[in-house]
Amino acid sequence: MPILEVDDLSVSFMQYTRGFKQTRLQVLQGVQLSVGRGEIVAVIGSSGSGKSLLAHAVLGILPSNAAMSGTIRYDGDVLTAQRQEQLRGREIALVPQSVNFLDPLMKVGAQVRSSVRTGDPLVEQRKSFERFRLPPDAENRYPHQLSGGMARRVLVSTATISGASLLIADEPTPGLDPAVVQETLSTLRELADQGAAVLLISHDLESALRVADRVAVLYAGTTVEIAAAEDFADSGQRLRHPYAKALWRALPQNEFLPIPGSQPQPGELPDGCLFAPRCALATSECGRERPPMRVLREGKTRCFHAT
Ligand SMILES: Nc1ncnc2c1ncn2[C@@H]1O[C@H](COP(=O)(O)OP(=O)(O)OP(=O)(O)O)[C@@H](O)[C@H]1O
Ligand code: NI
Repeated sequence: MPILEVDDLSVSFMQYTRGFKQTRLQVLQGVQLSVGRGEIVAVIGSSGSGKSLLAHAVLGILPSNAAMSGTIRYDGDVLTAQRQEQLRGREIALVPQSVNFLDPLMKVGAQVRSSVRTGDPLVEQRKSFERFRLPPDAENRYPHQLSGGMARRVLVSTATISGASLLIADEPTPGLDPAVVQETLSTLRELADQGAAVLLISHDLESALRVADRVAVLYAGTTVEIAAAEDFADSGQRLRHPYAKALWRALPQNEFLPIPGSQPQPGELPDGCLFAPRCALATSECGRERPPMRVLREGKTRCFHAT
């Protein structure tokens, strides 16, 4: 049984426009995802595709003007707001995308130590700092006294030390030097191998594939493909959705072919398939109807034409 199951998750924001008119801005729709123990699932999507909102929905930290529907199950039970609060930081840990999640008034060593659940907090914190190449004196500094890269490493350290069963890493590596990127990815792999479930959120398909078991591709707020990491190989013929194939082909080591057009913004979503305006396979049906998520060759896709 998967430890995390996200089914038909939608998130919208209430917005007040001119004249105090309320409008709903749909930012996630029909997101499907599951992560099992021992597994790393990469959530791949470009900027604005909804990756962080997905993470925040699972943790129960969406902004107060957000409305959510669909179900999120943790260990078989539907996650309620109360349960999310109990689990957050303990059973479910987040490596947040922004270093603003650090407490500005607390020395970072103490912040990391407060996440330690087993073993001696100071010993564990120092081991973790060494692992992520944080200088020993960093523990006595406040977040504003750290470089951006060091602050990111403190966030990774805090989450990976927590002993959580589910780890959600939201873009844990941007701006870090290659050795620390590798150490972060290897730590996530190690935690998964010890039984944790890991959701690795990234726009960097290439580095995510180094450690992921499966990949969920997000596009304009919806999941369009769920594939085994091995499906990202050769010319991408094992992938199902045209966008997943295009992402793979766009990598420098492959055809380096950019995808024409751009992802639609929330509030300007097409009626039919969200990818149809950029899709070479699109037919009139794709312009009219949203394709459902369907099982195809041991994966899932949201495309009428995928075979
Ligand atoms: N509080 C909010 N109110 C209204 N719209 C929001 C809010 N937060 C996020 N959005 C919109 O929701 C969409 C998804 O945002 P999200 O931060 O999840 O994207 P992302 O995939 O994490 O992008 P990035 O790679 O840049 O981090 C974006 O279009 C964003 O503008
Ligand atoms: Ni994000």
